[in-house]
Amino acid sequence: MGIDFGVCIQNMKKKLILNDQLHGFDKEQNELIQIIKKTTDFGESDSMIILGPRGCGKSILLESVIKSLSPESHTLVLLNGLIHTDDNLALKSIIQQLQMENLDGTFAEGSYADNISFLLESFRAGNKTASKSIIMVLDRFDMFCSHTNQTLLYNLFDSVQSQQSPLCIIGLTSRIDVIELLEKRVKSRFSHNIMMLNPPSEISQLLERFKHSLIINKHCKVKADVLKNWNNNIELLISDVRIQNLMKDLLKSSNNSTKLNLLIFHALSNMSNDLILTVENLTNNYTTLFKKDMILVHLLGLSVLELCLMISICHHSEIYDQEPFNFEMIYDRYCKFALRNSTLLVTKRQVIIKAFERISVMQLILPVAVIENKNVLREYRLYKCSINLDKVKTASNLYFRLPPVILQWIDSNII
Ligand SMILES: Nc1ncnc2c1ncn2[C@@H]1O[C@H](COP(=O)(O)OP(=O)(O)OP(=O)(O)O)[C@@H](O)[C@H]1O
Repeated sequence: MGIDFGVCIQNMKKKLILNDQLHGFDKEQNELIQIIKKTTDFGESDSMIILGPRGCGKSILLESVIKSLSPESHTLVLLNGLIHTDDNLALKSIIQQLQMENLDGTFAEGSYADNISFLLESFRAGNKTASKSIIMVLDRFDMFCSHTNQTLLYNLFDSVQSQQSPLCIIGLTSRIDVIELLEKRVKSRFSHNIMMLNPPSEISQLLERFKHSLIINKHCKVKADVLKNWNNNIELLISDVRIQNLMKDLLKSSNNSTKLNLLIFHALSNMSNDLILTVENLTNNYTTLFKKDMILVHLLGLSVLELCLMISICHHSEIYDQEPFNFEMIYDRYCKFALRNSTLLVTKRQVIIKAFERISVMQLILPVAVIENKNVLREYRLYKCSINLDKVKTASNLYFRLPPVILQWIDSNII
């Protein structure tokens, strides 16, 4: 029975990783099923846009609906604005996913005009009853709107409107102004079915999601008393004020669903041998996962050369009372140190310029007077340091195998 309980925990973790567990959105799920079934069962073409902030569950909702359909009832075509960056790429992918290139070997290789007329001809040749339905998902729908003349969108929506082969187009986007992005002729062909998805906005909703992910149901082959203890413990956790505060904190972050899943996954992975989920476990994991000192994380991600430049910058700022500096000043300070220590290679100037620029991109140093800086050679642009020497010292002490001369240099009398 102990093994069964372990398997149960593993299954919980698997569901969290595979995004296999839609919670809530019952109304939206039903609405989406109705629209898709109109195409798969009755051959009626339609289009819809699912709109919601990043990570609110648009994909998981659509996946749950598609999973509930019988695979024979439709052909799925998946497009993503990040991958299919122009109409030509998108069209080739549609033809390949519909396995139409086999009809004429040259088509997927042919010009855009050939391909689109071939695709539209195929749609026209179909009919409501005999043709297999196509569900076409356009993830990052807003990116398709930036394609030249929106030709593909126009042709797809036109096919939907003229009810040729059964085709259901579902767009997923987080752009609230997506309709405004459509050209007039495309907009007029779109069905204006828009589904808004809202992520949890109240603590109770997040706690409900937490419970849903962790409660073990009765079908699980676990001893009755083990199951009862586990579920009672989850109820206790939910009523604990520390967990409620933690959820309050999670709610403030932009993508609370992904973070909640990650937190539960780590808490389950770090359970002690007695397999009990505790408040301490959850709060500790929460702190390590989401309460990191990001400046420290950035500093630990620097190369040794970049860290040395940061030390030079902090030394300079301490000596000159936070006065602005340029690359030449820091380069000079770094070279003096590097030449004193034969263990450190004096690197090429260009490499050091690149390292300095990376530090600037990471905003560990900030430009002063951006407008004036534009007309100045990059070596002479002025910057100010956004962190202090103590932070760099902490990072250096944690840095993996930092040469001791560098550690001594940080603490050496600044000259
Ligand atoms: N209602 C929900 N039930 C269960 N998990 C959810 C829910 N909503 C979001 N999630 C989780 O949040 C994460 C992001 O979900 P999903 O990929 O569906 O969001 P999305 O809106 O499609 O994001 P994007 O805009 O970045 O494409 C996934 O790990 C998913 O499991």
